[in-house]
Order: sequence, then C-alpha cells, then structure tokens
Amino acid sequence: MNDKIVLLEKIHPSAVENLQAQGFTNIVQVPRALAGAELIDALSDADAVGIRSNTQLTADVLHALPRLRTIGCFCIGTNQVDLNTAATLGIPVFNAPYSNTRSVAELVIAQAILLLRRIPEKNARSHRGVWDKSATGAFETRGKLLGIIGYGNIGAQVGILAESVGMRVCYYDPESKLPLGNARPMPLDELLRQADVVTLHVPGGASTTNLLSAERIALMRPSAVLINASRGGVVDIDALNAALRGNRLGGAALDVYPVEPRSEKEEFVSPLRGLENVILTPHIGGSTEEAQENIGREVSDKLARYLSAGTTRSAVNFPEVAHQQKEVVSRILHVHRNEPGVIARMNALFAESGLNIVAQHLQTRGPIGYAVTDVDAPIEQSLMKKLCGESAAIRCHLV
Ligand SMILES: NC(=O)C1=CN([C@@H]2O[C@H](COP(=O)(O)OP(=O)(O)OC[C@H]3O[C@@H](n4cnc5c(N)ncnc54)[C@H](O)[C@@H]3O)[C@@H](O)[C@H]2O)C=CC1
Ligand SMILES: O=C(O)CCC(=O)C(=O)O
Repeated sequence: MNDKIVLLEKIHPSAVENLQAQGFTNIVQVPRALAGAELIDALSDADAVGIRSNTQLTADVLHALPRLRTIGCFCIGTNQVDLNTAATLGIPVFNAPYSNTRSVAELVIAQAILLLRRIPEKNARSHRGVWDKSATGAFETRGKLLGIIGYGNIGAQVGILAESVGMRVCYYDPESKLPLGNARPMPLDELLRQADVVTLHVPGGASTTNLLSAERIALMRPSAVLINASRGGVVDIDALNAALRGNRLGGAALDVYPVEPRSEKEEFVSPLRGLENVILTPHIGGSTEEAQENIGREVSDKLARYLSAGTTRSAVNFPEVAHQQKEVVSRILHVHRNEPGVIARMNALFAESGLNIVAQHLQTRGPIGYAVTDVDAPIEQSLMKKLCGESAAIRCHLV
C-alpha cells in the first residue's frame, strides 16, 4: 500500500514490522519529537502519523496538514493532540489505552517504597562516600495510607499492588468508581491531609492543570511524599519546589514535567534538579520492553485498519464504525457534518451513477458523521468529486 506513515519519537520496531506485514512499505521514522515548521514539513505528505507524548499536534499544526488522514498516539495520553480540531477535520485519533498501565503501576509502587525508606538521599550520600546508616525518617510501607488521585486504569492497579505490600488505600475521583480490594473513596482535601503517599493518575489538559496547587500541597503532611507519573502540568512545580526546599514535604518522585526535552540531545531543565529527596525520571513510566512492544503492535494495527478499511473502532475522538475487512470492489469513507439529509444526498449520487450499495454503516458523534459505504463496482473520479463536494462533506476517501 502506498499510504505514507511517519513515525516520530522512537516508536518500538514492532510497529514497523506490523505495518510492513500488512503491506505498508512507505514508512518514515524520526527518532525524536518535532515541532513548528520542522513538524509540518515532515508531515506535509503523510497520510498517517504516529507520535508518543511529546509531539504537540495543535489546531494550527493540524490545519496545516490537509493530507493527514489519521493519528496514532503510541501511548495512553492524548492531551498532546487537539482532539476536537482533529475530529472536525475528519481525522480519527487512536491510542493504546491499557498496554503500559502495569508498567506505570509497578514504577509507582517502587517509588513509594524508595521514598518512604529515604533511599534517594542514602544513595546520593553513598555515592559521595558518606556511610549514613541511620533509620531516622525511614519507614515501612506496611500500614501506611496511599492516596490515589484519579482512580482509572492505572490508579486502580496501583491500589491493588499497594495492598499487596500492606498499604491502606484511599482514592479521589470525580466519577463514581468501583473500589477494588479494600480501597475507599475520600474527598480530595481529606485524602491530601491524611495520606502518607499521594500519587496522581489523572489525564492531562485544562481540567487538571495545577490540580495539585500550592494550597493543596500545603494540606499534605510534612512527612508525606508525592508521586506524579501522570502529566507535568498537573502539579504546580514551583509550589512543589518551595515545599520541598522548605522541608514541608518528605520527598517526591516525578516522571513528567511541564516542559520535557524533545530528544536525548536536549538538556533536561527543572527547578527540582539537585534535591536529594526527589527521584527524577525521564518520562519512562510506560517505557518497558513489554509495554512498548505491545503498544507498537496495537496502535499500528489501528492505523492500518483505518487506512485499509476505514475502521474507527476505539478511536478517541470519532464516530466508531467497526467495519469488516474490505471484500468489495470499492469502499467510500465519508466524513461529514452531522446534519439532516447527508446520507440521502450521498445515496442519490450513488443511484445516479447506477451503483448498487452492498453495505452502508453510519455513526455520528456530536457534530461529526462518518459513513462507510461498500459498492460492488469501481468508482469513477467524477463521482468521488461529487461525494467530496457534497455540501456537508468534510472529507472523503476511497479505500
Ligand atoms: N508516565 C507515563 O509514562 C505514563 C503516564 N500516563 C498518564 O496517566 C494518565 C492516567 O492513565 P489511565 O489511568 O490509564 O487513565 P484513565 O482514563 O483510565 O483514568 C484517569 C482517571 O482520572 C480521573 N480524573 C479525571 N479528572 C480528575 C480530577 N480532576 N481529579 C481526580 N480524578 C480525575 C478519571 O475519572 C479517571 O478515572 C494518562 O492520561 C496519562 O496522561 C499514562 C501512561 C504512561
Ligand atoms: O511512552 C511515552 O512516550 C508516553 C507514555 C505516556 O505518558 C502515556 O502513555 O500517556
């Protein structure tokens, strides 16, 4: 297949292997995130792009890419993509909602244990030749209270693992959630006042920016530790820095930052650098061999199915049409504004051309409608022109 697929940010080789096995040969790989003109240039003739968490596909970038048909986020978070703009431009966005959840949960439990035992400080001192064998301020996790903010796929797994090392678990989530194990829901401020370890597992975006504000950090116990493996903007980093430097918090582990380097060549800048009671990791919560290999395969499958058959099942921003593989001569993917009469007008165009519809699937989501139509005959360019020029059409393709 001739579709051009650009994969940024060192996506696992399983993605390329999988795409090639499905007949896609025009694949370009870039081992880092891109931005601005460089990003637009790299994607100007791409049919599909694969990114991880760093590449920002903003409204401006998406408007500058009229050829782009679909986006694969080879991760869970999709806050780096303007999902509404993508939908209104007729671009379905896919992700891998479960593949790296276990990896993040395991890291968080490790960090909780290390922070409560003061290992980051003891490690740093040992490297400097200092033999600090003191037990002061070092605690077992057994019996301590873990407060989980965001009790979704990752948060709930962290809770289960925490109970297996003897922690008590409470959580805050604005949605009603099934508590697993002995976890119990708790109002946010109460959780912050009581927990020995607070861990964040919320999506990024406007609604969670500075969720952990200076005021909320001030509610935490001076001995408590904070873990953030969600998104950098969720914590007021200057307030956290002030609390740590003022000994108003026991320690922290951060995997995500308000600004992250786009490649290994760029310097990582953070006010928290140099603090010995802080674990800083380079956004590797989901970076395990297992997770990355699975993500590579899962998201590349979703891109391949959309490009070859128009399937939008599990798209995060788009009407879902779970269509069978194409077994007919022509399949037309028609994205349009969701308004009365579109299908009637489309079908009139098929009838005028003497084409018999074999199957047709329509789904809508908010302002967007998506129709997949199979016909058992070749489609003339002139008909495609009319379908694409239909008054409510956003875009249409023949696959
Ligand atoms: N560090 C890393 O490498 C990784 C980071 N992540 C981040 O973790 C986030 C969470 O992942 P999942 O658990 O899979 O997502 P999820 O969607 O299953 O769970 C998110 C939970 O947060 C809750 N939530 C939303 N707003 C909230 C608020 N204001 N306060 C409290 N809870 C709120 C939601 O109701 C939901 O239950 C992802 O969106 C991503 O940003 C995910 C994977 C790897
Ligand atoms: O592995 C990555 O690049 C990003 C992981 C992440 O943050 C996610 O899955 O949302």
